[in-house]
Amino acid sequence: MINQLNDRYAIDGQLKFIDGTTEFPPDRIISVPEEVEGFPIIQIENNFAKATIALYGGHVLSFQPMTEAEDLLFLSESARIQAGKGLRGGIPVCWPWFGPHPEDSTLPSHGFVRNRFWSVLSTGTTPGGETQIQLGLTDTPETRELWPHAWELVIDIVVGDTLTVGLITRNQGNEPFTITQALHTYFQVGNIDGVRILGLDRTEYIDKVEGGVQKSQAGVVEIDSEVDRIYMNVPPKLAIDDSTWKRQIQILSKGSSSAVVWNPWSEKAAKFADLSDDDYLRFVCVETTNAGPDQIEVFPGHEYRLESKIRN
Ligand SMILES: O=P(O)(O)OC[C@H]1O[C@@H](O)[C@H](O)[C@@H](O)[C@@H]1O
Repeated sequence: MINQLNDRYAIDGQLKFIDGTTEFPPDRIISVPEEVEGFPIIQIENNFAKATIALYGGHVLSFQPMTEAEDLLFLSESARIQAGKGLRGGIPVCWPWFGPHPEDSTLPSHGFVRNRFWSVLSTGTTPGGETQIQLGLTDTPETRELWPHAWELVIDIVVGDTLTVGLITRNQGNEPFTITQALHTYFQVGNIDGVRILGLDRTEYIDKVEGGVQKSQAGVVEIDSEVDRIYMNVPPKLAIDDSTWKRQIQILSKGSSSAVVWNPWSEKAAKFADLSDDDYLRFVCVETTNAGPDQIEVFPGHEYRLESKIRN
């Protein structure tokens, strides 16, 4: 499988496929999903940055511009490969619903594409020397049991000094459908104590920690306890200011008017098997979403693109 992928899609000196099971310590490989041999991970290194992407979940795992000492993305040391489960960190794709299913709590949280194998549609180099990868996923009889629609998803990733991730939803059926979704980015930080999220002053948010009450943000967002919020009518540009590592990460979104900020803090983090107890100090999720009242209707034959650009 890895050899075939390399024969078809590798780019000399820039992109290759590796067996992901060799990248994870054996005690963190709980069960390798059966659909595809090995656990293919795309490894990219070009003039601008290094990145890795798992075919499982269409999941960007790491992105480090050449100018940066530390990865912009957080991947837990306790993240594990487990069939049916997503990986903790990077950029999981939540689709076609964000969070719990609105009517049926037995359905998986954050939808069902973060734990499926995506196929490679294309790899290439842009005229400016960035690396572009497109992965795809379509409905099957099994997904139609979970969500009765015909669809095609494409994740369009460009690795340069900026990481661009576009998630394209195509409606291949005869009826409109409505989605919520997220590029659920885990940003790595030096220490959560020194983190300020900029750009959300005076926006309204739904506070999930306090049972969904609506509040208004005053000033920058600082995190010193569990935070789980859906911000609404957000501007397209947010930033994470990290005083410990003295860097600022810019997040530019398109096709999204909401953003989710999440940190489980100590007590909740300790309950996650795939998070180390003190991992909550090392990341904050600032997610580019269509969530809460920000819902998207996609008409037959039409497509919708949600996009997040990340850079330092
Ligand atoms: O554990 P999961 O399913 O990856 O979700 C992690 C978190 O994801 C966030 O987006 C949600 O707002 C949180 O409520 C949730 O706990």
